[in-house]
Amino acid sequence: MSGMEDLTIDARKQELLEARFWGASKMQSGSESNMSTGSSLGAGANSDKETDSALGFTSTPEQNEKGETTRGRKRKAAENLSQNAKKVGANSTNSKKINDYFEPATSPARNPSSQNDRLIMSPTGLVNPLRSSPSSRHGNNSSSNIDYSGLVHLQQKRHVAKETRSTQSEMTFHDISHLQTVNSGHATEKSKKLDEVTRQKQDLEFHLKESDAIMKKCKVQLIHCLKVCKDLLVEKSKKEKIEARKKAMEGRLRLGQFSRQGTGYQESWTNGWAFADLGLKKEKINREKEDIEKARKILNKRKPSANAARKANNPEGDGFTRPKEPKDLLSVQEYHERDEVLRQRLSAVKRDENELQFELERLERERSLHIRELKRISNEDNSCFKDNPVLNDQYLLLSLLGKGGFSEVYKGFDLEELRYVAVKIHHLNREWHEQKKLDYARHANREADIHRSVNHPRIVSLYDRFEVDINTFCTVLEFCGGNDLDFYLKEHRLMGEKEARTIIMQVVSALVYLNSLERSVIHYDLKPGNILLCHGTVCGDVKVTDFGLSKQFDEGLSPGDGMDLTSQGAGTYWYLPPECFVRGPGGQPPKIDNKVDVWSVGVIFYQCLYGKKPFGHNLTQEAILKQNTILRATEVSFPNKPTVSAEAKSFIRRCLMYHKEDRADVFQLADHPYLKPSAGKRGTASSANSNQNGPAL
Ligand SMILES: Nc1ncnc2c1ncn2[C@@H]1O[C@H](COP(=O)(O)OP(=O)(O)OP(=O)(O)O)[C@@H](O)[C@H]1O
Repeated sequence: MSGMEDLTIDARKQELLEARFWGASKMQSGSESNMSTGSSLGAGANSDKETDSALGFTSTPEQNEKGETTRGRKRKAAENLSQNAKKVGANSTNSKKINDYFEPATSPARNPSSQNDRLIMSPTGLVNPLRSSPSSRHGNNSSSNIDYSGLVHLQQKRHVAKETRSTQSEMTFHDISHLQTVNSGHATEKSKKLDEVTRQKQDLEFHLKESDAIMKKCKVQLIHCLKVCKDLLVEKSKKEKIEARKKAMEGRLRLGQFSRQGTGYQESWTNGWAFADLGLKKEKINREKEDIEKARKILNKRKPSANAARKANNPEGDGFTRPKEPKDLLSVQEYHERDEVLRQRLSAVKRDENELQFELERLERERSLHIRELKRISNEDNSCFKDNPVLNDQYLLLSLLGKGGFSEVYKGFDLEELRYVAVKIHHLNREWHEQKKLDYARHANREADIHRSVNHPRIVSLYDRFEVDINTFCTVLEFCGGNDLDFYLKEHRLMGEKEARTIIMQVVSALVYLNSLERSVIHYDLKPGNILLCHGTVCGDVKVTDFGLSKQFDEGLSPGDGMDLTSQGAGTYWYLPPECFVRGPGGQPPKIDNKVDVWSVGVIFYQCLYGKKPFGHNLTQEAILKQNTILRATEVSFPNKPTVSAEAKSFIRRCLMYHKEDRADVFQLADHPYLKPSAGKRGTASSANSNQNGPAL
C-alpha cells in the first residue's frame, strides 16, 4: 500500500501529521508522551517518531539535513517537507530539531518493549499499533517510500482531521489485546449464535415442513370426517323421517286423517279408531246412565208410601186405620237397598264418564299434535329442500321443523361451526308482482336487522343470512331442540304454577332487555309458539324468537312515547291487547308501546296455568274480530280449579288491565313482587297441586 493511500484514508495518520507539524513546537524536551498524546497538540517526541513511522517516513529530519548524498528525489521530498514544516511551524518557539527529541535507545521504533505500550486508536476505534510499519520497526532510514505529496494533501485536509482528533486516543497493548480478546470472543460468540440460529432455522424449516404435512393430512382427515359426519347425519335424518312417517301412519288409523272430499281439493278430517272406541265407551256409559235412570224411575214408583215408612219406623202404629198399600210397593228396607245400589251404579258411571272425558281430552291433544305432524310431513314432502341439500356450502338441511306464512324452518347442521342450527328459508312467491316481492323482502330484511341487533341469553340468536336464489333467502338461527311452548301446551294442556312462573320470568327478562336497547323493540307477536323450550321441558331455559312483526323505536324515542301501529290486523288475536283493535278517528292507526307485550305475557301465563286462553278460547281469529271479543275483554276471571296463588292472579290482572294507562309497562312488570326471589317460595301454588294431565276441573 502506498503512503499516499494511507494519508488520504486514515484519519489517524492525519492526526499524526498534526502532531508532526504542530505538536513538535509545543513538546517539552525529553518528555515522554503519555497516553493522550494522539489527541493533544502537545504531542511528545515519540509521537513525532511514530507519526513518521505511521506515515511511512522512515527518515528523521536530522537525516534529511545530512542527506546531501541521498538521491535527489529524496532530497526534494525532504525539502518540501522542510518547507512545509517551516510554514506550519512558523510560530514554534522551540528551535530544536525534531530528532533531538528521540533517544535512539528509547526510540519506540527501536524499543519494542516500550513500543508495546504505545499504540494509537484510530477514530474508527480499530487499534493500529504504530510499530506496524516494517521500515520503522527495522530502523530503516531509507526515504525511498516517502510520499510527500501526501503531506500537502493532508495539510489541505487538516481542518477536517481536527474534527476527528478528539476521538483519537492512545492505548496500551494490554488494552488492545484485551479488546482483541473481547472482539475475538464476540466474534466467536457471534459465529456460535449464527450457527445456533442457522440450526434453529433449519429445525424450524423442518418442523414447518412436518407441520405442513400434518396439516395436509389433518385437512384430508377433516374433510373425510365431515363427509362421514354429513353422511351419518343424513342417514339419521332419513331414519327419523321413515320413523316419523311410520308413526304418522299408525296415528292416521288411531287418531284420524285428512281425506279429500269428492273431486275437490277441500280436505276433511276423519277421526281414527281410538275416537271410535271412545265413542263406543261413551255410548255404553250413556246406556248405563239411561238404565240407571229407568231403574230409578221404576224404583220411585215402588217407593213405599209414607205410611209404610212410618210403620217401618213405628211398628206398633199410631192407632189409626189406613187404606191398604198397593201390592207392588216395596218395603222400606227393600227400597233403600235398591236405591243404594242405583246410587252406587250412578256414581261408578260418573267416574267412568270423567275418565272417558279425560281420555278424550288426552286423545284430542294427541290428535292436535298428530295433525301438526301430518302437516309437517306433508310440507316436508312438498318442500324443494327435503333431500338434505347443503346451502351456502355450509348448512346441511336435515328435517323440516315447521312452516310459517312464507317461510320454512329446517333443522340444519352447520358444517363449519359443527353445531345444529335452525335455517329459516324465506320464499318470495314467483307469482307475486315485483312490488309485493319488494315489500316482503323489505319486511324480512327489517326482521333480520332487528334480530341481528339483539343479543341476550333469553332470545334466540341470529347467526347468518344469505341468499339461495333470486326468490329465496335464508336466516340461520340458534337451534332450540325442545319444541315450542305451544307444542308443550297441546301435549299437556297446562303446567304447575312454579314452572309457569319460571317461564314468565325468563320472558320478562327478554322484554326488559329489548326495552333497554338504544332503539327499544316491541316484539308484538309473543305467543306460546314463539317461546322455545331448550330442553323440551318446562323446567329448563326458554328463548323468545320470531321478530317478524316486531317494531323498533326510532333513536332518541323512549319506549313510553308510543308509536303508530302500522300493521294493524297482523298478529295472533288471542294474545293482543284491546288497543290493537281500536280504530282512531278517520281510520287513524292506534298508538302502541311495550304494554302490548305485557298483555301477551298475561295471556300466556293464564293459559299455562288454566290450560285455556282468557279471552276467545274456542274462537277462531275471524270470530274474535267479528265478535269484538278482545275489545270487550274488560275484566279477566279465574276458574276455581286448578288452585293458583293470589299473587299470580294479581300479576295476571296487572298484565291484563283493559286500559293501557292502567297496565304495567315492561319495567314495572319486572319489578312486580311476584317475580321477586322470595315470592317463588311463598307465593306459588305447588305444581303438585295442579293436575297437569288431568281433565279440566
Ligand atoms: N330456532 C329454532 N329452533 C328450533 N325450532 C325452531 C326455531 N325457530 C323456529 N322453530 C320451529 O319451527 C317452526 C316454524 O317456525 P316459524 O316461526 O316459522 O313458524 P310459525 O311461528 O308457526 O309461523 P309464523 O312465523 O308465520 O308465525 C315452529 O314449530 C318452531 O317451533
